[in-house]
Parts: sequence; C-alpha cells; structure tokens
Amino acid sequence: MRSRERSGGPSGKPPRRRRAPVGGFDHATRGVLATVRTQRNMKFHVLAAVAVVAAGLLFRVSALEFAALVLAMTLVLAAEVLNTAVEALVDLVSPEPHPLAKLAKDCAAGAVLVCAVGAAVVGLLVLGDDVLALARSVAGRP
Ligand SMILES: Nc1ncnc2c1ncn2[C@@H]1O[C@H](COP(=O)(O)OP(=O)(O)OP(=O)(O)O)[C@@H](O)[C@H]1O
Repeated sequence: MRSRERSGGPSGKPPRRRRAPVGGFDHATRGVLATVRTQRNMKFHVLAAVAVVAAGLLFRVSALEFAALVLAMTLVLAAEVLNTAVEALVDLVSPEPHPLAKLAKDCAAGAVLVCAVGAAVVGLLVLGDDVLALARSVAGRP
C-alpha cells in the first residue's frame, strides 16, 4: 500500500468512512428522541408545541403569525436538545463537582429559559386575545 493511501490523503488524516446519505439524519433523530425520552422538560415543551399548533389552527392565525409561533417553538426545542448535549458532555468530562461544570450547565439551562420566555411572549401576542375571548365565552361572560 502506498503511504498516501495508508495515511488517508494529503492531510495525513485517516480516511473517513463512507456514510449513507441519510446517516447523519438518523443520528440527529436519535438525539432528539433521546432528549424527549430522558428530559422531563422536553416532554413539556413538545406538549406545549402541539397545543400551540392546535390553537393556531383553531383560531386561524395568519401565515406570518403561525411562522412566529413555529419559530419560537423551534428555538425552545433546539435549545433543550443542546442543553441535553451540554449536560451529557459535562457529566462525561467532569463527573465531580467543578465551578466550570456548574457554569456550563447553568448557561445551557439559561439558554432554554431565555428561549422559553421569548416563546411565551410570542404566544401571548399572537394567541392571547383569542384565548381570552374563548375563555370568556366558555365562562358565559361577554
Ligand atoms: N459537575 C458539576 N459540577 C458543579 N455543579 C454541577 C455539576 N453538575 C451539575 N451541577 C449543578 O447542578 C445543576 C443541576 O444539574 P443536573 O445535571 O441535575 O441538570 P438538571 O438541571 O437537573 O437537568 P435536567 O433536570 O434538565 O436533566 C446544574 O445546573 C449545576 O448548577
């Protein structure tokens, strides 16, 4: 074998294994599912997302409003997946208590909080009036 073949190319890095085109998608889906399975907060976020989509359809919000809701929800879900990744990584490299491990976990959790507060504001702005009107009509008040 020639030395370039052994070393994997001009960069000297070992050759990468060929992957199926959807291989990365498969791993990514596993990451999302693992987050849903292991994180109680993620289950709550998913339920909230389903409720918000249902409310958006029920109240026939505009396409732009629907886009704002979906974007806000997506940010929360993505932040929770990243938070899970940070937690796993911190537990791997620093199983013992360490101030930097604490900072990393607190910041990752803080990112979820920031996204969740933003999503709640978007939800209130887009759906607040309709939800209030529905609650009033259910309560029998004008
Ligand atoms: N290795 C560590 N060193 C220092 N502080 C840590 C460490 N691990 C966790 N902590 C602190 O404990 C808090 C809770 O950590 P934990 O790993 O239980 O995550 P969590 O916030 O409970 O996540 P979740 O409930 O979403 O799984 C962290 O936010 C951090 O402040």
